[in-house]
Amino acid sequence: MLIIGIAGGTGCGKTTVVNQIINELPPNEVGIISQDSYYNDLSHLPMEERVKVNFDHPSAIDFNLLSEHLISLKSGRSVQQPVYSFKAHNRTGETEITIPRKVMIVEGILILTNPELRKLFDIKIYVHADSDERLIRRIKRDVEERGRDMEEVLSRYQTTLKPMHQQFIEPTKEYADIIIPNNKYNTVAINIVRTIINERLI
Ligand SMILES: Nc1ncnc2c1ncn2[C@@H]1O[C@H](COP(=O)(O)OP(=O)(O)O)[C@@H](O)[C@H]1O
Ligand SMILES: Nc1ccn([C@@H]2O[C@H](COP(=O)(O)O)[C@@H](O)[C@H]2O)c(=O)n1
Repeated sequence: MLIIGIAGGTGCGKTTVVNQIINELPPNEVGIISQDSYYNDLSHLPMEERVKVNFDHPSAIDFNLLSEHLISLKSGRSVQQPVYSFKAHNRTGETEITIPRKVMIVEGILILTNPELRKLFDIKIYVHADSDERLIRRIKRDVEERGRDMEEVLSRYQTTLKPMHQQFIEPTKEYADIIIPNNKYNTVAINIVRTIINERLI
């Protein structure tokens, strides 16, 4: 199994890059794990408390469960990946079966902050886009897809997103084997990563 970790700040285009990479690969040979599925279970908190959580700090992620799942997949066992709701700020209680594939891609803002997780990655990728570009994309996406309004996104950006990005996320660039510049769609970089994966699939 080849395990690829794809990190980068919110809105840099991780999900888009993952979709572009897997688009022309055999569907039954690539699996995806999203860090978002591993936000801590906050069922014990009421909605008004969950909204206030700092979702950009490493402590918001259940890294133990994420590492455990990756180790299970590596040894050939399927896992139940939790399903996350950005509208409820919580896991839904449902899970999605994730079966081991020849290539597993793990994507998320904080995945390179955790030393145990980093050890599990064969290739570490950091997707870079400038902060103004990321903020614009985030506003559009969160309003269209995640049930937020502009006020919510801007306030979260100022209070947690920007400081956490500078403190925890951006510094993990140093662990990356490959940095993908993604202010614009970068088909050359995507093709290079796809070629590396294809070599492993042969
Ligand atoms: N290179 C790009 N140029 C312009 N828009 C992009 C680019 N990559 C992604 N987007 C858009 O930006 C938004 C955030 O992208 P997404 O892949 O969800 O980022 P991430 O997973 O890193 O948060 C999406 O609406 C997506 O369509
Ligand atoms: N309930 C939540 C949980 C997370 N977020 C934000 O999601 C971002 C990470 O996801 P990306 O797809 O953008 O990488 C992160 O910056 C959190 O602020 C949220 O808004 N609500």
